[in-house]
Amino acid sequence: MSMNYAFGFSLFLLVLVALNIFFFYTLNTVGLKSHTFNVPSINIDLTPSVFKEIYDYLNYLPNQYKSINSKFALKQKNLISSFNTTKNDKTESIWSETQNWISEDSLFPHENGAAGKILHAIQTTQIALVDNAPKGTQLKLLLLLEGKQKIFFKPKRYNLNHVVNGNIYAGFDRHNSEVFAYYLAMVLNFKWIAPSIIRRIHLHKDIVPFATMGLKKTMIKNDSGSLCIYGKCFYCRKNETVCPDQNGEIEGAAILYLDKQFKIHKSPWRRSYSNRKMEWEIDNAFCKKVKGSMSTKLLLNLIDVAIFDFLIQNGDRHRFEVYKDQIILLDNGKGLGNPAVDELDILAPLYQCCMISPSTWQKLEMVSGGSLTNTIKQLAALQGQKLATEEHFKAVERRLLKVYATVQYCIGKYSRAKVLKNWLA
Ligand SMILES: Nc1ncnc2c1ncn2[C@@H]1O[C@H](COP(=O)(O)OP(=O)(O)OP(=O)(O)O)[C@@H](O)[C@H]1O
Ligand SMILES: [Mn+2]
Repeated sequence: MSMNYAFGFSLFLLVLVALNIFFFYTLNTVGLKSHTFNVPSINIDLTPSVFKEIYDYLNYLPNQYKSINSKFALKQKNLISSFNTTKNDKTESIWSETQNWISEDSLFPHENGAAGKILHAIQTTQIALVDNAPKGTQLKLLLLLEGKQKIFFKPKRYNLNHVVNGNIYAGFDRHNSEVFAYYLAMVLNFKWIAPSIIRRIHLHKDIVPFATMGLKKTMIKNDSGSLCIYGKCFYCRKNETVCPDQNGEIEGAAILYLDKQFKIHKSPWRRSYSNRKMEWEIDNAFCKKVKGSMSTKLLLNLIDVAIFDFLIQNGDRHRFEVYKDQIILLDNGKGLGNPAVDELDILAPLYQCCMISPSTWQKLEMVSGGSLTNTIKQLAALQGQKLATEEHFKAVERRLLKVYATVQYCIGKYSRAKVLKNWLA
């Protein structure tokens, strides 16, 4: 009898719980259903129509953008001569210059061959200590050079002719992209970037004797007995090591470390790294919101950066560092992935805001007709280096035409006076 009673009571409880679950479930789903039925979808992707309009302008681009601008010759000559020095005075004096220099328009000095001297010092100064770099998601080393200068070393992961397929931020960082970006910035007169150069370091002569215990712990022998580094970072894996070449050397981008406090901002035009679309991808009036939240000066600076990133196809500028009210172009390793692809949406800050600083536009107009990549080639050749395949150089020129077309599209839509915007105005 008592068994029957207990059974009956449990059954009653079970039914009660089931009823409760049903009650709450219907409450929630009814709410959800009415939401989707009543609210019209706002997921309208307007971007392709902008692309079409920009491509229309590309087809009718004035000839001046396809030929050399004679105004650039003198600038080019001065730029090349500032890099055309390799003799250093004392390295210490170079480092005191890099550590103390900061002017209104430049992070480092470029006059009288200073730029070349800095690169030479980064490339040749004896290493005093090597450790895993503490920041970021990609394998990189922190070198301490004699004279106490810190350097980030991003190792080579691909040959120059390797094509990275997949989404815009796919693959490892490209060490050549860092150095290419530095010269590109120099040609465009974007002087807020860390000097960077290709350096080869010998594993057993330059790394092992100066490696910290922490770094030694992240070294491993591969199948052919070579000592390799897997490093310490978010994406570092024991089966994705960096190994020396047949000369025992590891090639990489040696980037001057800027030991300063930066303000870090999330980019309003960052990607979601998933299938979810970001606000800027669905709302073509997105720039209005950004204008309300940052100064015109910073926004124009961000548009400069977008043009820079579009030229090298870096779609990974998820955040940016600001120092003394200027964006510093740090982390340029995700460029030069696939020369056959131009992701126009990297230019979203430009075509959504339709403004550009007059000085940037003037510089862009000056480097037409092949001058841009021709100068990068000449600067790299001074250090005996080739930074990209011909396909990549051609791609950068092709993208430059698209930048011209995008600005023409904006001028056509809003007038020249409105597009060429001075941040003081
Ligand atoms: N040359 C530099 N001088 C000083 N700090 C730097 C320099 N380069 C990068 N940093 C700092 O280190 C952080 C990580 O560097 P970087 O972005 O190049 O690495 P990453 O592995 O590509 O990281 P992520 O995957 O987050 O982009 C940067 O956000 C920046 O704050
Ligand atoms: Mn990165």
